Amino acid sequence: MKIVLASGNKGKIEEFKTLLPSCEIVTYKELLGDIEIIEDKDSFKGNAIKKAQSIYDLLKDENAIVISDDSGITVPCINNEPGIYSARYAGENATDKDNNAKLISKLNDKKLEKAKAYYTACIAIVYKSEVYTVHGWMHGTVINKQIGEGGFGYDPMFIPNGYDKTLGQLPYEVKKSFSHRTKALNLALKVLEVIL
Ligand SMILES: O=c1[nH]c(=O)c2ncn([C@@H]3O[C@H](COP(=O)(O)OP(=O)(O)OP(=O)(O)O)[C@@H](O)[C@H]3O)c2[nH]1
Ligand SMILES: [Mg+2]
Repeated sequence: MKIVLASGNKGKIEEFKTLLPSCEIVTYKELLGDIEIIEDKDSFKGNAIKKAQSIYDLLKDENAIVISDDSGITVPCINNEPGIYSARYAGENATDKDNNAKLISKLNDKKLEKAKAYYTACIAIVYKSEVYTVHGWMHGTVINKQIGEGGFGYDPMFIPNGYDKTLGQLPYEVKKSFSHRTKALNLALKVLEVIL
């Protein structure tokens, strides 16, 4: 099965390829080049739909299967930040490093070494002009330092429930077994089974 992935995030692209070993994953940039999709909706779901729908419309192929992912980390005790703004927490062109530094300084402002946090992933599928969405979550603790090199984004600051190491330290197999993206993708596969 060929899936067009409406994402430019290298970490996500790698994860989708690992999580869907039997699918041919083609990124939208390989087909359409650099396109900017403004993520101006007020929810993960709104932005996920906008990304998948924009790419589906540009492909002009009714039979294309387009999948997008809008995701982020939410820390309830700092006003649910960064949430849908996770990719641009420290500014429009912020790197993972900049975003992590901002989250660390927000925790330090509140004198918190750690706080409850969760990741959300919304996956949108567009196929034959219909839109489908599914969600997945992963709960844990965010700490005020980065440990480990694995994963991407906020992973070196995130300790999943049931573990005492960050996703930067744990083998990817751990994240793969229960991450927000894995859970959403398993539901997305069920949707594809029904609609294809
Ligand atoms: O440590 C992390 N482990 C994860 O598993 C994860 N999933 C999402 N995130 C964060 O949330 C932003 C998504 O924002 P986002 O959905 O708009 O994606 P993006 O802008 O990076 O790429 P695109 O898919 O939109 O092209 C990302 O940049 C990351 O900061 C994660 N961080
Ligand atoms: Mg984005």
